[in-house]
This record gives sequence, C-alpha cells and structure tokens, in this order.
Amino acid sequence: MMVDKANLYKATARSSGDNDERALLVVRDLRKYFGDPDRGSPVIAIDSVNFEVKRGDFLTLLGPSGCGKSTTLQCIAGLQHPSSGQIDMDGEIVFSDQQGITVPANKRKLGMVFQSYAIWPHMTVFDNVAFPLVHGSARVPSAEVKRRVMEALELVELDHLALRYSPHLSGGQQQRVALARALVHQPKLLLLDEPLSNLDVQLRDTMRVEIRQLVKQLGITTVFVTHDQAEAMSMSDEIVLMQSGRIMQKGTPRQIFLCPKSRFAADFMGRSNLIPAALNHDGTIADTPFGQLRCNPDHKLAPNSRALLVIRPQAIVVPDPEVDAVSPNTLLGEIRTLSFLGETVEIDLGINGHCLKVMADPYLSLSAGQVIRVVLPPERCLVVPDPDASDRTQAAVGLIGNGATASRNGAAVRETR
Ligand SMILES: Nc1ncnc2c1ncn2[C@@H]1O[C@H](COP(=O)(O)OP(=O)(O)OP(=O)(O)O)[C@@H](O)[C@H]1O
Repeated sequence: MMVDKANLYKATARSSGDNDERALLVVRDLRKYFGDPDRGSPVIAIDSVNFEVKRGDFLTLLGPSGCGKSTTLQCIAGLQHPSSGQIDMDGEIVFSDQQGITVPANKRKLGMVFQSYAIWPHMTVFDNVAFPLVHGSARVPSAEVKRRVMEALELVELDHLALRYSPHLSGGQQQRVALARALVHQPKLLLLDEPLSNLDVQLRDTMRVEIRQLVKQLGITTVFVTHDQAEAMSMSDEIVLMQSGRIMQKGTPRQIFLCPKSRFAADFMGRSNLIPAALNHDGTIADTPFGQLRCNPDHKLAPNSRALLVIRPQAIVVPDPEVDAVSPNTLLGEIRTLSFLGETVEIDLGINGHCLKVMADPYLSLSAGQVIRVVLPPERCLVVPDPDASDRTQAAVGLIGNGATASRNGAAVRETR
C-alpha cells in the first residue's frame, strides 16, 4: 500500500490552516474564451463556472471530451489565463480580472499530474521528483531535497527505484513518479488531469483506490479531471458535471447518480429509461406511453408541462409473483430479451409496444416470453425537463386531465446506453 508513510508526511506538511472551515479553493464566475482563427469568433471553453472545494475534499470535474474540464484545471493551475472571473486558493486571490491579480503558476503552492505524466526521460526517478525543489522559486538545501524526495518516493513505494531512468519504468511506475513529484513540495492543492487514462484497466482500478486513500490520508485537497463516470463515482467526495463549458450539476456521487436533474446527467452517469411524459395539474402524476405513473414530486417543472421521467433499470423492482400486494406504478410486461450477466439480469420488457430496460435479481427464475409484473417506485421516477419536448406533437403523448391515454405513436421511450 502506498499509504503507510502518509501519516509521517502529513505531520510534516500540517500547517495552521488545517482547521480552517473555509473552502480551500473557490472558483467564481470563471470564463475562458479562445480565439478561433478559422471562424473569427471565439471558442467558449468555459462559461461562468462556479464551485468550491472544502479542505481535504476530493472533487472531480467530469464530462465528455471538450466540455472544458482541462481548461478549468489549467486556469486553477495558472497554466491558462482566464478571460474573466476569480480564483481563491487557501484564502488568497490567485486570479481576479476585476482586481488585476494573476499569481504565477509556480507561486500557487499546488501539485499537478498530467495525463502524459510529463516526466523527463533523460533523468532518474530521483531527479524527476527533485525537479520542483531544485528548480522552484525557493532555494532548498540539498540535504533537505534528498530527505523530501525519498519521503515522497516512499509514499508511492518507489524509493527502491530512485536511481533508475524513467524510460525503464512501467506505465504505473511512471504515473507514481509523476504523483511523487506533485507531492514533493507538500502542496495544499493537488490537480490531477486524467492521470489514469494511460494505464491498463486492472492497474487503473488499483490506482483509483490507492490515489484516493493516499490523498485522504495526507489531507490534501484534490481536483481530479476525468471523462469516466465510474472513476468519478468511486473516487470523489463531490462531482462537478460539465457540458459545453457549463456546470450541469454538482453533488455527491450518490446525488448525481440517483437524482439527475437533466437528461444529460441521467444519460452521462449510467443507463436510464427516459420516458416522455405529460405532467398533471399538480405535477405528481405523468401520462406516459406506459400509462399513468406516479412520479417523484421533487421537481421544478410547471404543472401540465411535458417532461421526461427518468428511471434507472436497477431502480425497477421485480416483485415476487406469489405476493399479491399491489403497489402504485405496477406494470405488466413481456420479457422480450434477457441477458444473464451474473451480478444482474438485464431485461428488455415489452409494455404497450414500448421497451422498458430492467435490471433484475439474478436469483429470480425468469425466461424470455414470460409475462411479469414490475414496480416503478414513484420516488424513483424522477422528472427532468425534456429538451426535445417542442419537437413532439401534442398528440404524441396524451395529456392527463382530458382523459386521454398515452399514444403509442411517436412517443418513443428512449433507453440510453
Ligand atoms: N488552445 C485552444 N485554442 C482553441 N480552443 C481550445 C484550446 N484549448 C481548448 N480549446 C477548446 O475549448 C474547449 C474545452 O477544451 P478542454 O480541453 O478544456 O476540454 P476537456 O473537457 O478537457 O476535453 P478532453 O476530455 O478531450 O481533454 C474545446 O472545445 C476545445 O476545443
């Protein structure tokens, strides 16, 4: 384990700010535009980005390629000059366009690991890790350099390879060198830009756990960038989900996975049934292609509006057929296809000519063609705005209140990923 020496390191790195309740990093209204020579108009890489990271927290910027994650991280690091906004680090403004403040990258007391690791091939492991101390703004005595480099290498369990040249290391070892180099000057903030994406799947899984344990034990506040939702969920205290330069949702992994606030969030974080719906007069019942369904009332959509009901396949309950109890949102459907995946059984359930994706308990005895009951617990039927609502005709989904039932025509039930 990489973490055995962490307490020693933490004791050395501890400072008076450790009990400070304020966020360690505050990003306010951050914008970054790039000139686009082809079009003459600017590329909006990030637009009005706001978030905070509490001391010791692990926050992940998550989103698809091009959504602005790396640009945000580079603005925090001081490697990109934001177009406007403010960044505070440990109570100090490091960037403010209003106040004309830009603290250079090497004065920001942070460590950074890049996707490419960016370690020098002509240097030994020791020299790579020593680089920020030897070439930093403060002069560090050589005995101190040696002590701190070896301490950082012990943290990542590479002290025995200190004299090896970096091309003679495995991918995982190179990644650890980059991590040790980021930690060597005991930063308050660690920035990690897709540091695991060059590793094979198994090593990536191991490193996820080790990195999280290490930074947690060291008490280092961390901002991590990834496009991998599983990575984000397994490592983060908080996730900032981005799309097209904007924040779509912030929250714990549980909040974002279980309570997505948009089709994008539902879609990006995992599989969902996305069911076109028309809300009733108080927003608690939705008319859908599966019939009327009670939904989670905790939404901000107007009564009678069109929406999407989001329900995850694993949120759908397949009750014991022997039990007679009738729950709200009970539907009958025929199993069209069934895949036994070991941990779960994936079912495409045909209902009213539409398909509902269900993940069922693998111990249930189920087979294709069988008609089963499923329950969509109302609190798990989340209501989010339907970005395509204006594209559908009123006839596509019947409206509650006039007694119409949901039309089977046009109202496709979208199941994603
Ligand atoms: N130097 C640049 N000049 C012009 N446009 C840029 C520049 N750097 C980034 N962009 C644009 O800004 C947007 C955000 O890019 P960014 O690299 O931050 O995205 P990302 O979410 O980190 O993507 P990825 O996961 O692919 O690295 C993209 O549209 C990108 O093309």
